[in-house]
Amino acid sequence: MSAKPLLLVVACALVDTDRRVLIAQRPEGKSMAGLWEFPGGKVEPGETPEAALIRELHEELGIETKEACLAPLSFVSHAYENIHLLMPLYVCRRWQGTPEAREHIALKWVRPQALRDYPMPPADEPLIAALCDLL
Ligand SMILES: Nc1nc2c([nH]c(=O)n2[C@@H]2O[C@H](COP(=O)(O)OP(=O)(O)OP(=O)(O)O)[C@@H](O)[C@H]2O)c(=O)[nH]1
Repeated sequence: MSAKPLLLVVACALVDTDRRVLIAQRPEGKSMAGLWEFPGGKVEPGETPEAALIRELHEELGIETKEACLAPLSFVSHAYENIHLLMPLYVCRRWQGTPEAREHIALKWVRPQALRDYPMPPADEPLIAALCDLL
């Protein structure tokens, strides 16, 4: 049995009209710096996953979306060294504003088949396959 704390993180695949997905590069000073991830973050106490994701998309990218525009796609359950990550991935195709890197080094729109060219956190691997199937 693992005694690691469970960490609930919500993540989002923003999908544009060309079926490309937005990934964001983690900054220096954070764990897994330099890796590319799906925008998102930890669900705070008292928050729903959807509210957390809407908040994170605003904080990280400066865009606005709403719950009706968030479709659950898949989730990962991944053992890191100190925590066990449970991370649902939502797909969002409708938002307002243009994503800008407010908390990341860079943003990139990538075709799902090309996601494997970008180093991502180990937990994310199964999500790439789910996005390739969807898109
Ligand atoms: N947003 C996001 N987080 C991910 C992904 N994959 C993955 O393992 N994570 C992990 O989920 C956690 C997200 O936390 P966060 O973004 O709110 O917090 P953070 O980077 O400031 O936290 P940290 O530096 O303490 O790890 C991190 O530990 C991050 O490494 C992903 O694709 N998107």
